[in-house]
Amino acid sequence: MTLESHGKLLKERVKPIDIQFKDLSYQVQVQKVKKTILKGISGTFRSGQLTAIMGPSGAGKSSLMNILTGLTTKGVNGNIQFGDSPTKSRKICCYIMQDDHFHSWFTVEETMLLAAQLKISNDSMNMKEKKMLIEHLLDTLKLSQTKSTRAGNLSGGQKKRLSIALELIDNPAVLFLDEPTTGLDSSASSDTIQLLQTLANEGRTIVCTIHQPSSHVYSLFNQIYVLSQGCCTYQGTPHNTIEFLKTVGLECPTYHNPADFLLECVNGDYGDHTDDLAAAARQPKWRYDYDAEQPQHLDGLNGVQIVKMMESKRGGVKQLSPSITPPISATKHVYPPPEWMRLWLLIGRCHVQFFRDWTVTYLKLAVHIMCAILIGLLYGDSGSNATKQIANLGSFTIHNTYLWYTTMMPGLLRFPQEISIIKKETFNNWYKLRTYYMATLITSTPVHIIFSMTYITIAYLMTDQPFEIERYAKFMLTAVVVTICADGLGVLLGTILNPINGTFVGAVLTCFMLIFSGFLILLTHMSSLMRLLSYLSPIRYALESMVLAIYSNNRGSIYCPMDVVYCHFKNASTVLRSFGMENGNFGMNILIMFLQLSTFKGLAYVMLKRKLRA
Ligand SMILES: Nc1ncnc2c1ncn2[C@@H]1O[C@H](COP(=O)(O)OP(=O)(O)OP(=O)(O)O)[C@@H](O)[C@H]1O
Repeated sequence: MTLESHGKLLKERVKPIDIQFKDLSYQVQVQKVKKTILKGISGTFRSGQLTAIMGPSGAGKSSLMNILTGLTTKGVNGNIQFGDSPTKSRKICCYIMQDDHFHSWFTVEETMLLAAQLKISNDSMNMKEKKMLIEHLLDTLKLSQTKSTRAGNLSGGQKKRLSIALELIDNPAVLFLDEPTTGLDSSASSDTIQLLQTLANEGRTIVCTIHQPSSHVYSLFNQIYVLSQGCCTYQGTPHNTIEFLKTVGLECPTYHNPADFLLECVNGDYGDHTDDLAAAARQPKWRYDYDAEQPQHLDGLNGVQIVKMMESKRGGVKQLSPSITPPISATKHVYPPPEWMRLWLLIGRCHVQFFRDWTVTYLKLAVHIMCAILIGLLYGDSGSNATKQIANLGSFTIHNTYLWYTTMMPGLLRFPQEISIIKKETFNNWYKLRTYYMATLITSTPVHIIFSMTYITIAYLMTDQPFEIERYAKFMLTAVVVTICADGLGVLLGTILNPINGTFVGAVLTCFMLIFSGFLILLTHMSSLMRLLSYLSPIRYALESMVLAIYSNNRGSIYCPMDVVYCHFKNASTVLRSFGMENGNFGMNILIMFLQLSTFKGLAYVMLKRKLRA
């Protein structure tokens, strides 16, 4: 089957969905005062049409879009209907946000392929068909030349087209775009709107917000919906704009861009005409272009009659440009893959990302090795020399603090960096948040294990700790658990605070955890209240676990050099007693750290979910 025939088949598959909203109002709470953003507006965005939402800055364009897509639900009143049935908008809409967010480590082709895998099950379409579909979309959206370019290196216009291509993969019936031309030059803007027009011609409902379009771009839209001061001040075709404004006494100067003049009028540059414009905009006749004879036919007809007549005249959707519809069989239903398959795909994506970003892999590993060697050289034989046992405990504290800090800080930045991508992808039903979160947990945990094991093995050997497999294993387990716990806290702080505040709070918390660890001030020297606080510090449990791993379980006497008269810490039990850890329980400490890390990771998920809803 050729691309063209595939395209033709699928064209019929786009289910036409009109969006109707009635008496839509939206209020927000601003310092205990309710502010009305949208004041009972009504309108219809038809399938097969490209609609522009225009208006002055702060008029409520993005608010309207967020409400229609289902992104905003709080404070909204009124009726919204998608097609014949009151379907939940989120399920059928695609929302292309103003900024284009991609994983910059992937090429355009890889990004498209992964999106296709995440959106379409293998039963609906095999790999060959998916590749064909991608080829077709890239070709039509003029992205074929950039197939091997990393998404982060694309130009603004190419990024926008990639965003559109990604959402076209599963052929959505309704597409919302927030300011798709912002940041583009006039030619790229015109190309983008032309592309949207072609998509609309295939039966989709396409709605976008736009600021100051050129007269050419303005004429490419089928419908214009103007908002000012929360009211609809025009709903009609671009062609009718001048005529419409005339009815309220606003004469557009010759050679003036009608879009500019319309915006100047609603901006109040020629006086406040908001009420007159809102009243005139209710007439349905502006929504249809009619020829010179028709006004006489329209005389004496009411709104409903005009709408019916024009509807019958409108007939089918015109096909102006070549089909953009993906080349997949219309006879097949396209289903999303099961969530476990998406999990698998996301794990793959996280892995590739991890290995391509050398700063989080090779650089971090090299730094871990260098620091372990440096600390090993600094503490020397502290593990086997009875005169250096205080220093030995100091080295354990350093290990914990080092692993804690170097893991918590990157964890803190992980989600803030990715939140826009997650928001876009979860909103457009690429996967569920819990699937993504699980994938990050599954991929990050082995990395933490490998990094902490590398660091601790070098440090363990260089500081001459007991050469016993059980002690080494317990020491290592502690290091691994404290590292994963640090990642949990970092991720949690990253979901609550912005990176600057998170870094500050994270550093302060680490300082206190260190103070309460039981080395800088002994646990036995703390007041009972302070000792209670120490139970909150994961570093306290980690230090105690490391001390128990090395000194408990009947460790023999520690070597005391011949030239030293008295070695206080010759017996391991003396070390345990002196630091108030003789009653410590290794298993319990590990369990508590597990509980702490589970709490951090669980709370981080809840906070992330809340953040995405906000
Ligand atoms: N959650 C909110 N809390 C307080 N005010 C809000 C909230 N959401 C929107 N607003 C206010 O509502 C008004 C409309 O905002 P909106 O972002 O919809 O405008 P806009 O027309 O898209 O503007 P622009 O073209 O500048 O993007 C603005 O005055 C904005 O400050």
